[in-house]
Amino acid sequence: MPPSTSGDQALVRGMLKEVLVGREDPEGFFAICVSVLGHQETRSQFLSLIKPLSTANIRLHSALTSIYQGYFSEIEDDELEHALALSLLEAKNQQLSTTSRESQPLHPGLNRSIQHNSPLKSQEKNSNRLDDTGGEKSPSFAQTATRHKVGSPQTTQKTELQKTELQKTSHAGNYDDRSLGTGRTLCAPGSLSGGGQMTEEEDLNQSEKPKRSKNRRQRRKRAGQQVIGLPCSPSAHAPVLLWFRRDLRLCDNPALIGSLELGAPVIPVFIWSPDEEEGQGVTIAMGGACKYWLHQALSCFCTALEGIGSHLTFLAANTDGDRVGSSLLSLKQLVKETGARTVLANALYEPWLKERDDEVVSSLQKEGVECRMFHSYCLRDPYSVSTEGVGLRGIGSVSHFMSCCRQNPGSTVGTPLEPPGSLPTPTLWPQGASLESLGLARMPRRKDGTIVDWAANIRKSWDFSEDGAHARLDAFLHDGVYRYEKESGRADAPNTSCLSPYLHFGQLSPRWLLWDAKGARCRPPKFQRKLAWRDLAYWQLTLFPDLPWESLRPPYKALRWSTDRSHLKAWQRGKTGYPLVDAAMRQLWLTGWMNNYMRHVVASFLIAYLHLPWQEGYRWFQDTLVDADVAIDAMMWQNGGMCGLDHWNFVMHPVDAAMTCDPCGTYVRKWCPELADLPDELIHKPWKCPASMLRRSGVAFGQTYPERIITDLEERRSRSLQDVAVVRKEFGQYVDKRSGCDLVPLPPRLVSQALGLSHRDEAVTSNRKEFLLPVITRMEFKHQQEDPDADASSNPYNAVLKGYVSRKRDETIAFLNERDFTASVMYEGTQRQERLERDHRRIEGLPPSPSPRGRARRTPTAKDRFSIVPGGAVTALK
Ligand SMILES: Cc1cc2nc3c(=O)[nH]c(=O)nc-3n(C[C@H](O)[C@H](O)[C@H](O)COP(=O)(O)OP(=O)(O)OC[C@H]3O[C@@H](n4cnc5c(N)ncnc54)[C@H](O)[C@@H]3O)c2cc1C
Repeated sequence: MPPSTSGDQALVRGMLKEVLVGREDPEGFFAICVSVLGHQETRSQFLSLIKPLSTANIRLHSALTSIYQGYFSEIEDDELEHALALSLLEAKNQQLSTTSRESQPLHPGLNRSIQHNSPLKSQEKNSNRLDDTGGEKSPSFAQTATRHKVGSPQTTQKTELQKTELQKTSHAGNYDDRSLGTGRTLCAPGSLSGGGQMTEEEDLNQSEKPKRSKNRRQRRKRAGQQVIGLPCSPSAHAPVLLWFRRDLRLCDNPALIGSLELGAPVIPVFIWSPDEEEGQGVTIAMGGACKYWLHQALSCFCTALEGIGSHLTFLAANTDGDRVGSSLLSLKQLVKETGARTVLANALYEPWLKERDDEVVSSLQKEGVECRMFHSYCLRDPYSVSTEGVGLRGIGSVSHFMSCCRQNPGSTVGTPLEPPGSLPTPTLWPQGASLESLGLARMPRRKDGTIVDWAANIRKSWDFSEDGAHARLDAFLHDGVYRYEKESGRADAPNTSCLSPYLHFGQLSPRWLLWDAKGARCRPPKFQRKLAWRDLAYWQLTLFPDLPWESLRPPYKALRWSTDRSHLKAWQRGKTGYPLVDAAMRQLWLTGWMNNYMRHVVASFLIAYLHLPWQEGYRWFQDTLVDADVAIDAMMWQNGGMCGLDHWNFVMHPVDAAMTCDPCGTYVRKWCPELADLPDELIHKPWKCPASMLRRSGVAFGQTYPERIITDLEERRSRSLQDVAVVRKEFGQYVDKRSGCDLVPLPPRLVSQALGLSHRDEAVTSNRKEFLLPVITRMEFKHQQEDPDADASSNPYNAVLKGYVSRKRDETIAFLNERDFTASVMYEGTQRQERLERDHRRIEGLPPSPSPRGRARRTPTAKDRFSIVPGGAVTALK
């Protein structure tokens, strides 16, 4: 074999980086060395090639040394055979390389790398007796590189299958059961694209999928445990600035993997720029709880980066004179300081952040710095969603959104990316600020100088790390997911995933969640659709940037709202006198979270019963939720506030809702401990308790527990309905005469799509007159229009939702109703008998009979809502 060239050695050094970042295993690397350098040169040069590792990564160094020693001592006599094996393997790979290369989907601008089975192992297995033509062959650079990409024959076969899969797959949707539940993608790890819906191969792959997702988790752990850091030669590459924002994770992070692909030192940075986060309107993008989470998450993420030999540089956005803090200025400063020529980040979709990012990209590019944004925050890039082929009917609903995604597939979701084992480090780190100096977790001080640690409970309730996210996901997929479909409304049991803050801060990618949910044995469609809801919210925000502060339905801007600050305060503090509402609001304050059902309960109470504007609820949530998300929060509050694209067709009753979410009062007891001693059947309405019971339970209204701030719920509901009827009448031009639906002015993008115009024509449509679209409208409102002053109770479409428990409880109710029926029949019979006897006596002139004994007893009715039913469960009777 001819002596190795400097090119070969450079290739091997390049491969060494692959081992360091975990994309190549030590055995594979060794095999490639033998293949590229040849047997002799490997024996003489290998140890000096891996020498830099003896200080940078001792563990990896000793692993490679022992592979080397094992190889040269054990198979000393078998040298020729090995050489033959390698050359044969290479020949095979050469044949396969063309097809394999075709089958690897490439992301623009990124080289992909496929993890391959260790050639050394396969060679040891397959090549013991090959041929006897002899001679050690030295593969060319290109051949070796091809082999490396293609991997072992087994891998190649899989890649062929992937190719077939990919050709068959549709790239649409991915949320619903048709595409998600059964679907799976078959892209090789490391690929940034590919995948999509389920194909006929599902059965073949079904058993494999959970295994793969487990593997990924294991690998994630392993990668986290490695401490690998190789300083890159500063002259070789200018560093890459990796700008982290809401993607604080190592797993499935396209920008992070993109930076590795460049083979340059990577400088991870985080720039805190609150003014930019906020945008132009009143978004409260980062409330107190969110900032606290961000602080903790950044701290954990910094540790995780240090675990792979890197470091996170913190910066407060630079200001230029009077201008607000600007990320662009900070980046320019960093570019100057570090000599970076590339900036990479994962895209954000709030319109004002996208605008900022667009400006960053174009400004940096003007200065010769390449700047790229990767997509990963949502499953679908909201700017790529189109209504073409679907139309606008039903817009605002998740079904309509999913139809749009299916009809206009766009790019694929692809498979999650493995976390890297290390990041190449620069020789010099930029001067950063301390995390504390960003002031994200600054606590107020009392006059005496002590700190008000309002986040103590939030700290106790959550693990803020990426590992914490994966632990929650695993726990959910092992347990809660089985109850999700029917019991996700329970407040007293952890039946939902509790992943929202991790998703919000990008500690878990939606793609990773989707993939693992698909791999789970139980895949409730309801859960999978939740990610579509999330994407829907971002789509709506891109269409209506005013979503967080301006009602989408024009008439509702004029709704009469209450200005009672004491009611708002009581609601915020969990002191309304309604235990279910109070429990939820206290949970929110103490832990920064409550489940979806409870969010509906407290939102209904604020809007339909307290008549306070939805924006107040939105702002409070933004300040107190750890998962506060401008897009989702605004969409949900608009819908709850009766003015969003979709109308909630229900109003939660602050007492009856307990039947669904807290039938035994466990949840209320936890968050309102002052009510803990009340019996189950009265804990949700303590005002119904006899005085003696209250005394025994230690409840004193106005002292231990607040009086109800409103008492006539029915009357308040009626007024809310009447107020809606008033504005709908007053602004009749926004009500469709034919269907009775509300009309919403369409944003230019939707008009263009509806008219089949291109994006470039948006300006034309925006200058034209307002286009109005009929949107989903509550039946209750349409009916109220006919008799605007009618009571809510007389409205046949009364939207107040009665609590619902479960089938078993339904059966109990049915049993009681039946008993009621029998009882009332008996009662009527007795009364008729008595009446007949009374008439007979009167006719006969006899004295009235003595009062009847043994009258049929009345069983509980709808009026006494809660009563004990057989089995000890609490229920309401109709
Ligand atoms: C008035 C109101 C305000 C809300 N504000 C927020 C908010 O600021 N941030 C937020 O993340 N969610 C918000 N939601 C939606 C939902 O309540 C939370 O996402 C959910 O409770 C989070 O818990 P989980 O992770 O256990 O959800 P799961 O039920 O396990 O769902 C998994 C994920 O799907 C997404 N998701 C679930 N429900 C919705 C939904 N209705 N819309 C959009 N995405 C959804 C979330 O990212 C969630 O983490 C709000 C709901 C209401 C009614």
